[in-house]
Amino acid sequence: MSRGTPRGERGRVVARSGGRRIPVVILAGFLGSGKTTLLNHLLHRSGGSRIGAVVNDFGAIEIDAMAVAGALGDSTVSLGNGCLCCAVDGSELDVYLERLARPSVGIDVIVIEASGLAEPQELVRMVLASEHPDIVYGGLVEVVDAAEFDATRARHPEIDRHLGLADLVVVNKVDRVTDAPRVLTLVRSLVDRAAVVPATHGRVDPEFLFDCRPSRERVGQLSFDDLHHHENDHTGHLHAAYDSLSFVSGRPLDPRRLMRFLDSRPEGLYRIKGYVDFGPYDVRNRYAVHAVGRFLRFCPEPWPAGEERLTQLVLIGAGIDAGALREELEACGSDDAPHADEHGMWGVLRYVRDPAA
Ligand SMILES: Nc1nc2c(ncn2[C@@H]2O[C@H](COP(=O)(O)OP(=O)(O)OP(=O)(O)O)[C@@H](O)[C@H]2O)c(=O)[nH]1
Repeated sequence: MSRGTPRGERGRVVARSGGRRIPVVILAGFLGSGKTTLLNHLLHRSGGSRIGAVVNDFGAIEIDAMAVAGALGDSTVSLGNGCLCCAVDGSELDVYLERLARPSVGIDVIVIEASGLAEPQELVRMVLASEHPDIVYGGLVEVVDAAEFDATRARHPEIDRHLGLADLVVVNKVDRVTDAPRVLTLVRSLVDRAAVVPATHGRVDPEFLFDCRPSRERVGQLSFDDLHHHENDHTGHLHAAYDSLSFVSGRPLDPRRLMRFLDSRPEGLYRIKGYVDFGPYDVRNRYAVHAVGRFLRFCPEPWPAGEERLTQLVLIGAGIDAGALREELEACGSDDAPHADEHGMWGVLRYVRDPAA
């Protein structure tokens, strides 16, 4: 999946006692591409979700939104030296993450805004190396300036490598170009299955980066209704450009078939989330699935007592053929074999950081 990150290392079991692990999303991009603008947009548009941010410079962050997103002081860590890459090692990052991940802070997602000159691969490595038990790497978002893209590539050829590592690429400032389709096609040719979304002023759907809390809070886990209802809910106008499909099936899925489906998922399918029932392959757990672009993570969690065993997925994308995707998912249903072959889950478990946890 990634040249820089071992495939199997990209997900961890999302289970701390009594709650989920907090995803850590890395927001990278060259100087002035619009990272801070995008972060501010997230802070304003994340509904009930609380965002903790690791930023380089307080100055440009809209403190009001930050205060809404989380208690200021606890939820924000400014790096004095201005570059996270200069943090001595992963343990230093752990100090910041530890502060943000304290249960009392109530953070749902941590966004690390890299300095414009940071090496994203290094940041990804640092998050993956973190020993913190309550966090999980949540993917790399690369912001590019559509208007400066050719010039940036000429000055910084390494941008091609950065794009190759990204899980989601936001092609920002499309308002400043007349040839957005050309830039988008070029960017798509440089990514490795990342979702590529055009944006103005960083206005992307926060759901592409993390699971937002529904606006109406619930006690306990999100239900499927919450997941799907939310798609059409408070971020409505952003969804106008996207198609979504919900898939519900009482027939367990075959893990090998599902992995084949996921490995060949179409470019425009930006987001997949929900739960999968693998039937006899794991009778105790359902598998929460979370995919953004090419980023994929499975998190096994015990079936709640009395819960009907269903696979429930929401797929969101642009220009996707919902009917064809539904048929493909239906074809992932397992044959009625009473026993699972013992290696069947290997493909799935590569996307679970620590299957034993
Ligand atoms: N026209 C236009 N301007 C934008 C857009 N997005 C951001 N900007 C402007 O671009 C400038 C840089 O945006 P920032 O969000 O500060 O970029 P950054 O990547 O955080 O910058 P560094 O922290 O310096 O790397 C600001 O003046 C923004 O207002 C956009 O979509 N269109």
